[in-house]
Amino acid sequence: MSRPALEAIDVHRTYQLEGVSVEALRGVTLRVDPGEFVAVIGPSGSGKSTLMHLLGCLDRPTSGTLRVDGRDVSELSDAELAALRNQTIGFVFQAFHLLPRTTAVENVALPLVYRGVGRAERRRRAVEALQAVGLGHRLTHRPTQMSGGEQQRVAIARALVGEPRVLLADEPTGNLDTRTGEEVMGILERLNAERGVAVVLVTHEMDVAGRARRIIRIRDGLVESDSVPAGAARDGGVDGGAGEREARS
Ligand SMILES: Nc1ncnc2c1ncn2[C@@H]1O[C@H](COP(=O)(O)OP(=O)(O)OP(=O)(O)O)[C@@H](O)[C@H]1O
Repeated sequence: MSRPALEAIDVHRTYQLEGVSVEALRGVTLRVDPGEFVAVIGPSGSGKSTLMHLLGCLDRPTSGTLRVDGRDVSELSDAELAALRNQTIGFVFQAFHLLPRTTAVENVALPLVYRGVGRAERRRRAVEALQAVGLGHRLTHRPTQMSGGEQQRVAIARALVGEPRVLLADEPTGNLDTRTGEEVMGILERLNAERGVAVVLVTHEMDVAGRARRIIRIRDGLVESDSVPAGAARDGGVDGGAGEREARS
């Protein structure tokens, strides 16, 4: 069996706020295998964003074990964690987070600067990533000169340019109208199918979640259920990763 892309074992995350402890995650156990397509749902404040930050190495658990691409994050220095994040994870956010005065191709090339990739190679790979999301004709447009759907596609291209194993998306369709949101979901599905990149996305929209091959429901900082949505292909995941599962917490 291949190594999990992400693995959390009894992960807790407690925030300290003005002397008060907030237990955002209270013992989450889950694994995401290469090539899976997972939706994370749950009420506001249930811990979804906290979980995504941990899975994406933007934060560390208070306790429990978190392995990203097989590496236990507690054994890594901050610099090693940042390097693991840069090499393994691509992020897509609801608010796009693009540099406003920078062209599409420069926005997409940016993660490669931190990897020390040369200028010509950065551009070549950024153009390729933009073509992969259907934006080969918008290379020199700036975010202000693009529609919301186009901006989100630039953000997806930026997330992909480093060829991550996992794409983490926090409400990727939250700022888009229904049709544009469907187009963005179609791109994520195609990239998942063609490149095998695992996708984990947070959403409040049930029609978006219903397109995933696995739905993890978070409530009060715990995994409440972990299941295959009605109508999803059972053999869709790698290693049978999308099989029916019971909640494990
Ligand atoms: N930096 C922080 N300091 C203190 N408490 C925090 C912090 N970030 C989040 N929390 C608290 O942790 C809990 C989980 O928050 P989180 O943002 O993970 O929820 P969420 O499920 O993503 O919510 P939403 O759907 O509204 O975005 C909430 O009670 C929240 O108030």
